[in-house]
Amino acid sequence: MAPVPATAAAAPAAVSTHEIRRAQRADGPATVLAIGTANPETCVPQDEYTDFYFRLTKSEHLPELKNKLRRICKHYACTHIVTSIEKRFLHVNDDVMEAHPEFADRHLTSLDARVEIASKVVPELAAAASAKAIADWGRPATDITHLIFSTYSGVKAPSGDRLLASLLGLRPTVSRTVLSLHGCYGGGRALQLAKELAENNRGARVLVACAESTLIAFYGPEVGCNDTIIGQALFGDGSGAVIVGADPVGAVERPLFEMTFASQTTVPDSEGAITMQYMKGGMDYHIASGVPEMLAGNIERCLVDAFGAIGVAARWKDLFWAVHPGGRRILDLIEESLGLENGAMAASRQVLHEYGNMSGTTVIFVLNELRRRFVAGGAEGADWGALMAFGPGVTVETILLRVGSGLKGN
Ligand SMILES: CC(C)(COP(=O)(O)OP(=O)(O)OC[C@H]1O[C@@H](n2cnc3c(N)ncnc32)[C@H](O)[C@@H]1OP(=O)(O)O)[C@@H](O)C(=O)NCCC(=O)NCCSC(=O)/C=C/c1ccc(O)cc1
Repeated sequence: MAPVPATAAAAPAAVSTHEIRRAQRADGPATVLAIGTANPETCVPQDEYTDFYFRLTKSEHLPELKNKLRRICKHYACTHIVTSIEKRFLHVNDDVMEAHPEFADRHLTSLDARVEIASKVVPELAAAASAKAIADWGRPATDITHLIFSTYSGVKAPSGDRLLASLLGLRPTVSRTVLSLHGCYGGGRALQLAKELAENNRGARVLVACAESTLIAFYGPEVGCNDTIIGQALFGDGSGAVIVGADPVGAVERPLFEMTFASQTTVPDSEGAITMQYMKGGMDYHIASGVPEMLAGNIERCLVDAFGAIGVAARWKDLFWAVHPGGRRILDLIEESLGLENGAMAASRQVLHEYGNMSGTTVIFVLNELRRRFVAGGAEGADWGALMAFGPGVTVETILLRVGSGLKGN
């Protein structure tokens, strides 16, 4: 009989599966340890956007639609100069449209070309944001154990996470996950998964990277399709990256925000309110005009349930807020429904003002803006906060946050 190797004979009886499991878990809560953001080079001021869009899509023959977009953009620039959009960053520019005139007409086949471009530029944008997050973190990229990549431009395999991992020099053993087409709640979903991974794998350091580009849904206006006009007034490109881990390493890692609880809620009877679908001419989307009211009517329930689950009695006016700025009206109505003062969502409004709605990645910009405000000793003196993101479903992501020790005493 062949001898049994010593290592194989010693292990099984000594340690129970429960003990092995316990040893794998982290002690502390998942914590945001670093944040980075990036945008493409082309920057279009909101008051120039209408001319930019109608020129690029050769749509000057539709003056009524042009006036409508101008009205909405001007409305932002004049009436809400502080709280609404001032400029946006985009990958699409004159060069892209010259190379691909077919992008202007959603009835022409262009999906292959869009996906081809997006599969390169979207991970590259994510790499730019991730590199900043890794620098902010202070540890080498090779210490990342898990990667979650979220984008609505990811319809190819191997998908963007593979390119992203290689651009960043992550280890071949990094555990990769792609989230696709979660739209504006992609950032919230990715952070929730990061929390699970960080708390269930001792020592894990999870890189969350979200990157969105309107390239996939940039086409000319059409009579009877107001969604396109609204989208053109709101959406921009950007990438946000966050490193999440539990039990921060004292001298190196700075705990920014602790993630104390996370939940997802599907709003009843809301299936058709926000939709996204890949078509031969690019991604089609629909945003029902009642979305701000729908969200405002459901947000409080999500908050009550979340705080109730951890037995914390919270007063809304004492919290800091990282709410996805889907549009100015969404922030207005949510503030109103929660009885908050107009400045409560200042971080969300600032991001909307500077970048527009960058879909799933926007909430990461808001977290970064909140961090900036805490460091500057701004108005957000609160200890507890809520991150909320929403998108197709209609889905509401809620994460309860607490200010980490890395932000206290600033
Ligand atoms: C800033 C808005 C758009 C306008 O401000 P307002 O105070 O409502 O102003 P008005 O009442 O004067 O409305 C301006 C015009 O916009 C029109 N409008 C007002 N919402 C609408 C409406 N959903 N439909 C189609 N007309 C409308 C409205 O009818 C009106 O038209 P008109 O009378 O002809 O000037 C405001 O309504 C607002 O914040 N809406 C929320 C937008 C929203 O739901 N966002 C969340 C969803 S985001 C999302 O799904 C992302 C998908 C996505 C997809 C592709 C991507 O590349 C990236 C992302």
